[in-house]
Amino acid sequence: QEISLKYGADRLGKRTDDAMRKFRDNRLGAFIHWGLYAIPGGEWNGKVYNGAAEWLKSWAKVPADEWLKLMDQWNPEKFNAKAWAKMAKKMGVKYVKITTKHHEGFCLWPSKYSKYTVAQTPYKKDILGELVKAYNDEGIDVHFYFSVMDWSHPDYRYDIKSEEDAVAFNRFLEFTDNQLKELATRYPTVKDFWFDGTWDASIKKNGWWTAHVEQMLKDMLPGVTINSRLRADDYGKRHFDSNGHLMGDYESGYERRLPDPVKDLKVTRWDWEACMTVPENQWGYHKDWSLSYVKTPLEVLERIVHAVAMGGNMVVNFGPQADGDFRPEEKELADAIGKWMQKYGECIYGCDYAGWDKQSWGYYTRKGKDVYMVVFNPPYSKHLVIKTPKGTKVVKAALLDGKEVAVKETARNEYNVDMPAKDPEGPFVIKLQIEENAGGADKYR
Ligand SMILES: C[C@@H]1N[C@@H](c2cn(-c3ccccc3)nn2)[C@H](O)[C@@H]1O
Repeated sequence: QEISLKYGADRLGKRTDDAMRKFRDNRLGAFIHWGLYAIPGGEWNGKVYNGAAEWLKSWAKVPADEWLKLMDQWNPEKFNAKAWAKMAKKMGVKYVKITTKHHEGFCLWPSKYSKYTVAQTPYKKDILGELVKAYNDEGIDVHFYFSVMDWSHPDYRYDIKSEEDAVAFNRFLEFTDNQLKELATRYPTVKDFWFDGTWDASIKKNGWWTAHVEQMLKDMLPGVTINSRLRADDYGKRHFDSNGHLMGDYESGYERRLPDPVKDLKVTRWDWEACMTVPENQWGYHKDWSLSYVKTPLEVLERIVHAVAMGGNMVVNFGPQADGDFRPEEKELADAIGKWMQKYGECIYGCDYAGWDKQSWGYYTRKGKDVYMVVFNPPYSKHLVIKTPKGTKVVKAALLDGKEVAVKETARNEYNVDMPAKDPEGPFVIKLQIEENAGGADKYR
């Protein structure tokens, strides 16, 4: 029995309009976490903190006014928006999510509602505007990351415990509305808002405001997508409302983790987007990546395929240096992923969950009638086992260059697909031709 909600999910089921289809078909994105935190890079007063670099203000307990003095050093002389866009294009990402303002409150655009923006730094220019143009010129969609929690703003409240809190926080919500309207007005080609910093009690007690923000942005930018993390319902329930319905246009809870391909198949019922870091927990630039495990390009690739195989998007994070260049590890990663996407991207872009049981050799993705096998773990048996759903037959299997690989039916709805004669030397793709609702006598009675 459902309860009535004023600020619960506005829609049941996936959005089916063109803008959402483009969001979904993009599948692979990049995150850019860039802010004042890139200057200290995880070190404060000679001490290196192994927590997230963009949270250094918090770890080192730096007062806001002291932290914001970093603005005097903000002058990324190597910043070149066109070079960033070329790097993204080469990586094969179809969209880039940019931190317009992270928890620290520093704005990459010249907001007229704050004095903590690029306009008040030696750099002066509108970094966000340069990036939006450069990415869009490369045919790459731009999404805005926006942190509601703002450590620079005196009216922010973690909770509402008094009338004074309520008055201050209402001023803060109006300030936030103004910044969001400013972003939507200045950069009308933006395709998505990804809200963060929305876990505090103060927001959970103002679910009405989160519903209002989604509606306000959708009125201003028809088609724009909004992540579930913005939303709190009448009772402070986040992402999914008190009736269990997803709020926003896609679930945005998979941060540095992924749903299990066997146990969590429920996620295939809605749209979702995961985001991931390359070190264990660094979003912003950290000078010392030896403090945690750093994922190899193949480990990043597997996470990208894992997400798409379960009907989700994957956003891979980059934390540019204070000087506006990228660290070598991130340049190498973008290059390696781009090379694979160049060859095998058809199993990613526009693809979705295939609905077949996962096998140990890797993942399935599907686009219309085409089912792709993305092989990460070749078996010593040299046979890739497939179990098809009832009534589905595998007719043919081939590498993307057209070279066929043998398919042998081994039992009811079971097949062995041969590994290619020539070792592909890395994760590769086999494209299957299938027949669904195929009748025929059951010869395994
Ligand atoms: C997308 C990522 N989300 C931000 C975040 C939020 N949190 C967090 C951690 C503990 C409790 C509540 C929130 N940790 N990191 C990170 O700073 C980054 O922006």
